Amino acid sequence: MGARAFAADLARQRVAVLGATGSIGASTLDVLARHPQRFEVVALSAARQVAKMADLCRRFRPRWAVIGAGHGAALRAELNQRGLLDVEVLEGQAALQAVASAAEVDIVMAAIVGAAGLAPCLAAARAGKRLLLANKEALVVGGEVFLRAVREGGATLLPVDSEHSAVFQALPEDASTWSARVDKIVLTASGGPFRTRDPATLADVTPEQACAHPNWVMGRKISVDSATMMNKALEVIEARYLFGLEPRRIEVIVHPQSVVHSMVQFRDGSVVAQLGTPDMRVPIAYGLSWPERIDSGAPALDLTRLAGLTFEAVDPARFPGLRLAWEALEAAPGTPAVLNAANEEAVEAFLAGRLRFDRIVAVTQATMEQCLPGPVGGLDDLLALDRRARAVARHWVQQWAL
Ligand SMILES: NC(=O)C1=CN([C@@H]2O[C@H](COP(=O)(O)OP(=O)(O)OC[C@H]3O[C@@H](n4cnc5c(N)ncnc54)[C@H](OP(=O)(O)O)[C@@H]3O)[C@@H](O)[C@H]2O)C=CC1
Ligand SMILES: CC(=O)[C@@H](O)[C@H](O)COP(=O)(O)O
Ligand SMILES: [Mn+2]
Repeated sequence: MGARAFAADLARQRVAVLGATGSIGASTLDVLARHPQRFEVVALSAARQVAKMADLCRRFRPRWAVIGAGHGAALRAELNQRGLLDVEVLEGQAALQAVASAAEVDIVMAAIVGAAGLAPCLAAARAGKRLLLANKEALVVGGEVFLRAVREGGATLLPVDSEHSAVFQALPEDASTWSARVDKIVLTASGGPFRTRDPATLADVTPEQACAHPNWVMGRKISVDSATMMNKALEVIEARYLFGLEPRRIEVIVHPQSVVHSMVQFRDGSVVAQLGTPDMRVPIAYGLSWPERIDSGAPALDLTRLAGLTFEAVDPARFPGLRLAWEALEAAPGTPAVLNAANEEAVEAFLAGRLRFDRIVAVTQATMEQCLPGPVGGLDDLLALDRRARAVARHWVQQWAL
């Protein structure tokens, strides 16, 4: 190894945490704080939580703090009050993309929720960053456009979603062998808070009930997705793009304990699974350190203390949204973006008390039937399709408004 390469090896990796004020953001910063010799936080982003962002700036002293459009002045005032004059405040989408692709950034944690994270992901991918993907919606919407940006930019795309990190850990190192060696990928689904609830009563569930996930503490949008199992539909599409296997070779089974995070079944019948306590710091630490392993802070798994590990088939009547994943993948390119946009609109309406829980999937399905994508050449086409699908979804939300 030459002296220069050795010096670079010793240098700290510079990390931008997009979505720093959220659940994944908090877990990421917890892992980073355990390894100050290895990582340096150079940028943080949030949409509107100004006070929380200022607290994070005081703790991590990033060079840049990016906040949603219209909140820059408030953040500057908070930082001034705390005497944090060395943090540069930037505002809006263009700033997110600038930070995600900045030369001073080595690793981008994509932890913004929803399609809003797509443009910064593409910027990071085109700039050749190590891109840690929690923001599954970005890949669902971006699809081949996203993968092309990764290829052309020479980026390293690593999964953070627990199931996809599990699959990645179970797969052989050489990606060119995956298709020949793997029979199928089996994603585990907890079944969410309504796994055993009488489906006839799902019309009445409240946002608080839907967000009470049995095993994971997460943001409200993904919590609702878990309750409808649209989270797993998004994850099937995410797996298709990350691992390149045909959709029919991706399966979902219910595993209520969320200890087996997912598995790979090989041609010879072997099944390799990844297990761990349900703690997102594990896949985050793996993405940060891959191919090495570092302390994540998560408690070790003690199998002797588990009451048992159980598995069930998915009941399609209880979770009608799951099959939409395969339908979207088999339909015209761009259909996953329509699925995602409709789901985002429906979840937002449900959380705002404007839509019944059991209409979320209905809105998504109706939108997919009505909103047919045109050609998808790049980001502008995807954003236009996303807008069009949201308009159709809002129409259905209105039809079924409470
Ligand atoms: N939480 C988890 O355990 C897991 C999450 N994921 C995925 O990771 C992503 C983040 O999830 P989670 O951390 O739970 O979500 P949270 O809602 O907790 O956090 C979302 C973050 O994104 C920011 N944000 C929200 N909207 C925008 C926007 N329009 N533009 C820019 N920033 C925005 C929020 O800022 P502000 O706080 O200011 O609103 C916040 O920092 C999602 O895609 C989710 O599916 C995947 C696996 C597990
Ligand atoms: C932690 C994580 O990766 C989430 O996506 C989680 O898996 C949600 O649980 P469900 O299995 O209920 O969707
Ligand atoms: Mn997941």
